[in-house]
This record gives sequence, C-alpha cells and structure tokens, in this order.
Amino acid sequence: MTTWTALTTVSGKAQAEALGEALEQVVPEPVGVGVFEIEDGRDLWEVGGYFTEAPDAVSLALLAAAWSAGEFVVSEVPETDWVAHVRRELSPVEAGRFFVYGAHDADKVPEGRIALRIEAAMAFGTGHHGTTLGCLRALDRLVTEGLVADRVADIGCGTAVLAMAAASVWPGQVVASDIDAVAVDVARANLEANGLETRVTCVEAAGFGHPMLDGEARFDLVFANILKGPLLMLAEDMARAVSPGGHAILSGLLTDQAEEILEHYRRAGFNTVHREDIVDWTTLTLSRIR
Ligand SMILES: C[S@@+](CC[C@H](N)C(=O)[O-])C[C@H]1O[C@@H](n2cnc3c(N)ncnc32)[C@H](O)[C@@H]1O
Repeated sequence: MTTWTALTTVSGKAQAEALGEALEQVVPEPVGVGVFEIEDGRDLWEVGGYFTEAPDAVSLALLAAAWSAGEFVVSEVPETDWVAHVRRELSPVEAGRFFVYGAHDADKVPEGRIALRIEAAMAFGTGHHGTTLGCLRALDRLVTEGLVADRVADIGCGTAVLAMAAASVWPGQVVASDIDAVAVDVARANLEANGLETRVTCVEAAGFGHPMLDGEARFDLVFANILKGPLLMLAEDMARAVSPGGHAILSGLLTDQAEEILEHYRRAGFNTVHREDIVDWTTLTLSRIR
C-alpha cells in the first residue's frame, strides 16, 4: 500500500500561518498543509500536513527552530482521500438557531435547531471560520429582532451556507453568487442536499455583475463575506442594491480594518446596526438609510 508522511508540530498563533507556508516550500510534494487552533485556551496552533515523500530530518529541525515551533512529529499514514479526511474531522458548528454539520454528523442534529448540511469540498464556508460564524450570528440576531427579508442576496457564497440559512428562516427567494466556478458547483450540490435548490438560485458572477443581482433596491438583505478590497469596491453597488431600510451583513475583514470599511459604507449611505469581533475577524450589520 502507498503511504504518506504526516508531519505535525505546535506553534504560537503569530508563527502558525507562516510556518505552514514554509513547510509547503521546504518539504517536497505536499498533499495538503493545514493550520488549526487547539481550542484549550492556551493560544496554541497545530501546523501539519501530508506529504508523498519523507522529509529530510535536518531541514525539519531547522524549520521548527526558525519559527520557534516544537519538534515535528513524523509518522507514516496510508494514502487517503485528504479532503474527505479533513471533512470527517470537522465538528458541527452551532450559531444561534443554526446547526451546521457534515453528512458524517447527521445523527447529532439537536431537536429544534435549523440544520444546514454542508459538504465544503473545495469551497469556503463550514461555519468554523470567524467570518462565517459572525454572519450566521448576525442573521440569527436580525431574525430574533423580528426582521423578515423577502429578497436576499449572498455575494461570495462559497458553500452557500449563508444563503441556505436565510432560505431556512424566511419564505422568499435568495440569489447566491460566487466568482469561483468550483464554489458555484459546491454550492449547488449543497442546495440539493438540503432540498433548497428551488429557493436559492446560484450564479457565477463577480460582485453584482449578473442580471439576477443588478438593479436598484433589489434586496432586503445582502450578505458579503469577502475580503476588505472587494468590500470597498462594492460599497456603491451595495448601496444601490439594498432597499432603503434594508440590511447588509459584511464580513471577511480583519478587526483593524473595520473602521475603514464602516467609514466607507457610512459615506455610501449605511448606518451601523451591530458589530461583532470573533478572533481577528469582524462582522458588521449595516442598515441602508431610508
Ligand atoms: C470568505 S469566503 C465566504 C464563503 C461563505 N459566504 C461564508 O460566509 O462562509 C469568500 C467567497 O467569496 C468569493 N469571492 C471573492 N471575491 C468575490 C467577488 N468579487 N464576487 C463574488 N465572489 C467573490 C470567493 O470565491 C469565496 O468563495
């Protein structure tokens, strides 16, 4: 049987991302490298990966020393479907009334929660990341406050987790879009797996650049969990697309970028309704001035 080499070490948060990137450069033939927070309150991160070739021990020791990380643990594992392996290890996420889970956890869905089944495959959006979690919590808060949004858009939908959450709490139609064709395929598969394919239409588009998205006061709520750059560029289009009194839930911005985004969107015609910081990421709930 073909085997892979698995490497893992532990480092501080400040070094973890850079060490992961360095690992991909130093060790030949990476199958996949990942960085995960160890959730025990000690601010420790696990950096690891699978490789087709055994690494040279001296390079590994130098790498660990250069990034002040622990000694690498090296083991042989049978070749496996790495994406499926990572998927299996993802635990369900609870965000207000929403419960986001993978197929392997179907028996864990608690009574009374809105369950969203997600196969992330090659798209972003399992609910684990602070940005997705922030958007789900922002939606949950709006629903608790009694908001009903009939027309919803999810720009940069990834797995379509946010679009599906909105379609699960309100009866109207949702348009989801992503610039990445692979994400659109993943989103459509998730919509079918959740029986929401007639409620959510998923299109490939950049920003509002699609006939189903373009138009004045077209939506009561727009999600955009994308990075700071696209968010800045989309402010005017967002102001046009959201109806007066409607909402925008923005994420994908680092906490120290939030003020710049807020100021930009204030100038475009939005007020701040709520802000939540999760780890280093900020989610903003805004309302369009009437
Ligand atoms: C951080 S992920 C968010 C995924 C999901 N909405 C969530 O909240 O977990 C950002 C997604 O936006 C897409 N994206 C980035 N720039 C975009 C743009 N200008 N227009 C549409 N989609 C974009 C990416 O391909 C990616 O799937």
